[in-house]
This record gives sequence, C-alpha cells and structure tokens, in this order.
Amino acid sequence: MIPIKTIRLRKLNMALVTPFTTSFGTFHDKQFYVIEAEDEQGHVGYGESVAFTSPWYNEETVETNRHIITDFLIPALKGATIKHPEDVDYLFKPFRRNLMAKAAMEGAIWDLYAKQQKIPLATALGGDARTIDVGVSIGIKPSIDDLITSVRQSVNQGYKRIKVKIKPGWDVEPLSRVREAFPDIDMMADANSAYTLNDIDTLKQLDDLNLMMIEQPLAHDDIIDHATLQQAIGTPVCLDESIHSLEDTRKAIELGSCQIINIKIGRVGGLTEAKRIHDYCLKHGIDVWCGGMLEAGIGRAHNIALTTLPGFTLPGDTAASSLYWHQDIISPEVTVQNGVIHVTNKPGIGYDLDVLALEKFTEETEAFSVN
Ligand SMILES: O=C(O)CCC(=O)C1=CC=C[C@@H](O)[C@@H]1C(=O)O
Ligand SMILES: [Mg+2]
Repeated sequence: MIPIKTIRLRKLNMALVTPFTTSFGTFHDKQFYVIEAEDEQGHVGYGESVAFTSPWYNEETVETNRHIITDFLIPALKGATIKHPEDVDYLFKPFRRNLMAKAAMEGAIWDLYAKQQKIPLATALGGDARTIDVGVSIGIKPSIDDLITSVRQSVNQGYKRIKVKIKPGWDVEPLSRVREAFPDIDMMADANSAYTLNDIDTLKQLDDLNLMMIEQPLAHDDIIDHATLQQAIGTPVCLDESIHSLEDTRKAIELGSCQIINIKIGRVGGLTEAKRIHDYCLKHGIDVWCGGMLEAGIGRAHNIALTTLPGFTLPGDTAASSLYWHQDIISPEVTVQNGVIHVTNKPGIGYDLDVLALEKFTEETEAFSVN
C-alpha cells in the first residue's frame, strides 16, 4: 500500500429521523467519529465508528473510541509497514477489545487500499453480488396499532424482511397481531438480551409465528444458555452481541448456540474479522446477514460492500439513508428499490462524501501525522 500520511478524526452529530429506543433510553441524535486516512498521493479512505454515547450495547462509547484511536491505534500505525489492510488487524491485536474503535480505523484503511487499487471495496473483500436484499428494523412502539402501521409502511416500500424488537410484555401478542395482518412476510424478532431461560415458555409460543429467527434472546455475553434455548424452541436463534470474533463463532456453532449470525463490522473489530466469520459460516452452513448500528452513509457503504460476499444469504439491516437521516453525508445517499440495493462499482466505498453535509454535522476535527 501507498503509505498513510495523515489520520483525521471528525466528530459528527446527526439528528435521527426516528428516535431510537434502547434499554438506556431514547436517542434522538447520534454522535460518532468519521475516520479519514489520507495517503501521500492524496487518496482518502473513510471509516465510521458505531459506538453510542453510552455503553448499553457493548463496553465502548464515542469517547472511549477517541481515546483508543488517538492514544493507541494511531501511534501503532506510526512507522508500521501496511502492505494490505489485513495487516492492520494484526497490528491492533495487542490492544484488548475496543473492537469498534479498531473497526473504524481499519475500515478507513480498507477503503484507502481499494481506492489505491482503483477497485470497489466489495471486490477487494472478494464480493461480487451486484444487488443485495435488505430489511428494516422496527423498534418498540407505543401501541400494537402503531406497530402494524410501521410494518405496513415497510412492506409497502418492498423491504425483504421485517425485524421487530421485543421484550417481556411486548412479544407474543404484538408479533401475533403482525403475523395475523401479514401472514406471508419474512419476519424476525430481536430481543436484545431481554430474556432468560426462565422465559422459555414465552419464547416457545413464538414457534407458532413462523419467525425466520429470534435475535439475541438471552444475555449479551452468553453462548451456553442459548444452546439450551435452541434445543427447546423451533425458531432459529440468531446471535448478535455474543459474537465478537471468529473464535466466538466457532464455539457458538460447536455448542449449537445458534443457527444464524448477525455480522456487524464494528462489533467484531473490522472487515478482516467480519470476512473470516463469513468464510467460516459459509463453510459450516450457517446463514449470516449484516446487522446495522444506525450508521450514516460511510458505515452503510461498508455494510453494503461486506454484504456482497456469497454467504450473506439473508436480508440485512442496511436500509435506506432516508429512514435514518434528514440528510446523509454521502452522495448519492443509499437508496433501496423494492427491498434491493444496487451495488455501485466505483472505487472504494463507492460513494462520494457530501462535503457540505459533512462540514454541517462536524463538531470538531483533529489531524494526526502518521509518517
Ligand atoms: O441500523 C439499524 O437499523 C439496525 C439497528 C438495530 O436494530 C440495532 C442496533 C443496535 C443494537 C440493537 O438495538 C439492534 C440490533 O440488535 O441490531
Ligand atoms: Mg441485534
């Protein structure tokens, strides 16, 4: 690779079109870092951090990302010889976890590499799909009627799969009403670790609803109880938060903890590990799909590139920019036609940056020399 000259951190703050409710409360906007990796010839690769401002999804936050990137990952790049983006994954190995910080940096370097090679990031990763199917994730709503309305909107827009968030007290009844209204849609539930093995009877009732999967029903750091649960229910278990690496994937598959894995680039430390997990699952007949973290356009573009790999057999959460942002930071924005994204064959992430929008949402910028 042409050596990296500068790493720039841009802290962005963007208002969400739809507030996003989690166990920590409701987010109305999202702060995150855009990482710009510039080489000595002026090519710029872009990455996007996906950590939230509070550690509700994993241990990372926007501020821990900045700390790890500026105090450890950028210094590690100084003087390092990066021949291929896979070298970055190796370079960052000595630093424990902080996978979203690593993924943001590594993603920018993968994009820079692809632009230097004048190939799409998808091609650099080994993907060749020209279109990808996408679904949509619907949060917990004030009423079942509101949920039905949201599902109808998404179905009418042609999304290939509807993901409905559930929690104790908001599960069998709302999902049954959705299934009654939409007997034939591909539907899944995302429990975000809200249940325990004491809830097996409730979760068994979901078997009657022909769900594609139930995502992360039990503890965020468990694969043992998920194996017990998978034995007890017919609905395929999908793991999200429990899987941080290829090793976690191997263990979960060997234990029978899941039948499907939601791969999120940020959760597993970057595109290199995400590809390793994909390749392993492809070999072992485990379906995978690409999860979302409410990314802006750069993160969305990385998700699209990854999803072109052959093992991404199920629709992911990479919905259109307009479902999340009044204005995205890429041009063109990510659009979805009848549940399908057409993959661009432009170099790197395949989208230009909308510089005016980027500046508009930038709260601060820092530059670090690497050579
Ligand atoms: O980006 C999207 O639209 C998907 C967002 C989404 O469903 C999630 C984001 C982060 C954590 C979870 O709440 C959930 C998920 O489990 O994937
Ligand atoms: Mg999930």
